[in-house]
Amino acid sequence: MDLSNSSPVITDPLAISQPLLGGLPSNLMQFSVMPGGYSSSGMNVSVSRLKIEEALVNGLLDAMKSSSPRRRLNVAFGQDNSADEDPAYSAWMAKCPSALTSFKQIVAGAQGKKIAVFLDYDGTLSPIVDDPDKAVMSPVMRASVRNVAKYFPTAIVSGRSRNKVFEFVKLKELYYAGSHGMDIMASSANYEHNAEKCKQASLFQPASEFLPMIDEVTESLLQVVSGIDGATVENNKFCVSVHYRNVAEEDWETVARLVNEVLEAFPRLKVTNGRMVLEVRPVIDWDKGKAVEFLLQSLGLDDSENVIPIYIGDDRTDEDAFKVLRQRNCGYGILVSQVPKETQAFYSLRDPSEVMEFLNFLVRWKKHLM
Ligand SMILES: O=P(O)(O)OC[C@H]1O[C@H](O[C@H]2O[C@H](CO)[C@@H](O)[C@H](O)[C@H]2O)[C@H](O)[C@@H](O)[C@@H]1O
Repeated sequence: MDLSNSSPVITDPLAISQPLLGGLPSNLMQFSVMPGGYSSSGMNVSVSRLKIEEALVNGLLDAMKSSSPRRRLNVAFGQDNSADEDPAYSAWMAKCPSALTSFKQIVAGAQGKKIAVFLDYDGTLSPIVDDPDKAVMSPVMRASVRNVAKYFPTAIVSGRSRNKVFEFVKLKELYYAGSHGMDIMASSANYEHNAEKCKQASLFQPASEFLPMIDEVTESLLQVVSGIDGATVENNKFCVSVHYRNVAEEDWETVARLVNEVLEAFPRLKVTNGRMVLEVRPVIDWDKGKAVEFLLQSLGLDDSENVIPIYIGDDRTDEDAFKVLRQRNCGYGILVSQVPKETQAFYSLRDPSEVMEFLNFLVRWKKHLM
């Protein structure tokens, strides 16, 4: 496989010189470090440095608070149907309609073309749970994904390490991109049991030089958050997750501050945020969107006239993939969400059970055509 055009280059020199925490709020941009050590307002370096740190922590904290809005539960009926009553959700659905009710429209343009399916894992194939180690996939969901893979090239694109996500999904017939696309196996994950497949397996790890650094930062993060009740650290091979789902909200600022402090010693790493998780990753020009492009190319599915990629995901990191599909003007991003969100996706699904229904629809549609 020709990887010559896929080499990620380090971007955003500002992010290299200071750990950017998912972008500063625009009103704080004036505190960005300017060459020469002075902020744009000309303040003394140490004063502005302090303000930068404060701004970074505050920016991160804002992002943490808005990262996973919780829905009200309809306790009387033991179910969450509050979205149905929510005018903001209805207005959002008009812009980002259900992929189930729009199914005919989605497949209308697919006759005679090839569909490729890309699936995020957490929150898409498995429901969000408090303990990341218990985010198992149900047997019925596994059966649906297995069926989809019989008819369409199917890949899992996850923030988890590739091995971990394979342990959950357990399907050899899929392609896997772990660590937010920084660890791609464009062949069977079971390559070690199959000599023939082994020859064909191609591994792409654009952040391999960061491995020792990721282990080092994991150690530091483990140490600093060990005193915070509920905070956990997950090494995802080329990136690290700091979970705060089980941390009391009054301690979130401490988490943000500690992570920021650790990252000061690692200027080639940055932080982004997902659903109640801070994700520490290398400052390289590589994300889930690039991984989708890479997979399309390496699987010979790069013909945008004849291939329709469908990407389903629930998280901010999935937006990079939605954006790529929009820019290529081919295929569809589908956001899994029960709350209105700013998104580059074309369609939406509420939760993993609707994802499963959509996957079953795809299989039925394909069988009907054959
Ligand atoms: O790209 P993904 O497959 O969606 O992975 C993103 C992160 O998912 C996991 O965390 C999320 O799910 C957990 C289990 O439901 C939940 O406890 C946590 O709050 C969520 O953020 C995973 O543990 C992370 O490492 C991934 O980065």
